[in-house]
Amino acid sequence: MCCFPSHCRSMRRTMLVMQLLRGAVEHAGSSSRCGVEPLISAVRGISSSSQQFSNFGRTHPSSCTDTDHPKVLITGGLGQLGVGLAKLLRRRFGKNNVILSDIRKPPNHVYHNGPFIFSDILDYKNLREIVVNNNISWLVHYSAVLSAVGESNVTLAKEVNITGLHNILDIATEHGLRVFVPSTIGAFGPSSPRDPTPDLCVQRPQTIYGVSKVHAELMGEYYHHRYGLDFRCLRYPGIISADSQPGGGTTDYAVQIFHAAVKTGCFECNLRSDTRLPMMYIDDCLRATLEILEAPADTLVRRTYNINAMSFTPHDLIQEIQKVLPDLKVTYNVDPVRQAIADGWPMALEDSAARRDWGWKHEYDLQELVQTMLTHITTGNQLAQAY
Ligand SMILES: NC(=O)C1=CN([C@@H]2O[C@H](COP(=O)(O)OP(=O)(O)OC[C@H]3O[C@@H](n4cnc5c(N)ncnc54)[C@H](O)[C@@H]3O)[C@@H](O)[C@H]2O)C=CC1
Ligand SMILES: CC(=O)[C@H](N)C(=O)O
Repeated sequence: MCCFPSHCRSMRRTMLVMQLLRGAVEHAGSSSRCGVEPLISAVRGISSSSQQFSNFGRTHPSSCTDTDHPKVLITGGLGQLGVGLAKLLRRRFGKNNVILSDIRKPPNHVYHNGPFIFSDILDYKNLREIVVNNNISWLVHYSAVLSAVGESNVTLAKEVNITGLHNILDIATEHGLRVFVPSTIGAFGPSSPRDPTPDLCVQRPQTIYGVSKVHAELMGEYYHHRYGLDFRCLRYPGIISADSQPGGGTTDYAVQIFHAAVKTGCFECNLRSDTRLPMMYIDDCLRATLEILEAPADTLVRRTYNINAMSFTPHDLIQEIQKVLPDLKVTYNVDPVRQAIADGWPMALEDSAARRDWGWKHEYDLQELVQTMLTHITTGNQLAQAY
């Protein structure tokens, strides 16, 4: 239901678009992007079988060759983060050198924009076949069941987040891959220091998601020490993106509010107004991921790093959005499961080690985040593609 009087809405939208366009153009002129190469257009081939797919890069060569660049497999690639990461990595390494995979059917724009393959991380043999047949050298392991969904299906979360991770680590070790596994603010719990939370401290999370991510951090580090696995891990804050939807987490409200603000002018928030959590705009998150993947091994003093950008409460976020959309109306209907999770999570992550060791630096603060999100949602992806 809409809160704006209908006769005002279209005029408000037009004004908003113009205001945001102006801001976005200024922002584009003043801040640098990720320093990636222009997208290389390459002929695309698609196969539904990993065996047919195996010669993809050689059959349709782009200007990036396998010897120049890693061959990357992204698992769980159809979630909130995977498609954006594939786009970034394809600009850097060539379209055919980055394979997205998932157990779901991709939307057309994903299917037609680069290699996509079915891969269930619980199927060890199939995963190994994909790695071998496609000469994979880097594995980005995004498949997961997130915090809120995990609490409603612990069995699935254990399977995907723990058994699936074991498959990934074993295959990566067997084939000498570099492997990136994201961790999360959810890997901490109520007994961790919360503001800020250091890299090394008590980790006693109270969700299956958090427990499985601590397990992933420790297993990856163990395989690194024991077998020399090139394991790399970042603890992401809640990630905020305009053109991909969150997959059932505790921080989802901070994405949903933007869509509601633009579309209806009303939002029902499922966390208390004073719940402070660490958050990050997706571009910063994906750039950090590329940066740690590319960091020379001898710069990595540890294998699991916190990264931080901003922290805010629903109240702070609403105030910032209302600077652009003053008529936004927010009500609260607190979800006790999500609230209990959020109350045990960090308010900010201490990330000086990432900044020191491999030069991590965020670009988006709350003000830039709001401007950018409203611009993307209001204008679709037109501006983003023009950058
Ligand atoms: N989005 C966020 O705010 C944050 C994400 N992360 C981590 O980043 C990674 C990616 O996150 P999102 O894209 O947000 O997750 P998401 O929940 O949006 O997507 C996860 C994907 O995994 C796939 N998947 C589920 N079971 C699978 C299986 N058996 N085999 C293969 N794929 C399977 C799903 O189909 C889904 O597309 C996850 O590991 C998550 O824990 C960490 C902190 C914050
Ligand atoms: C912070 C996360 O890991 C995720 N967004 C969640 O809320 O579960």
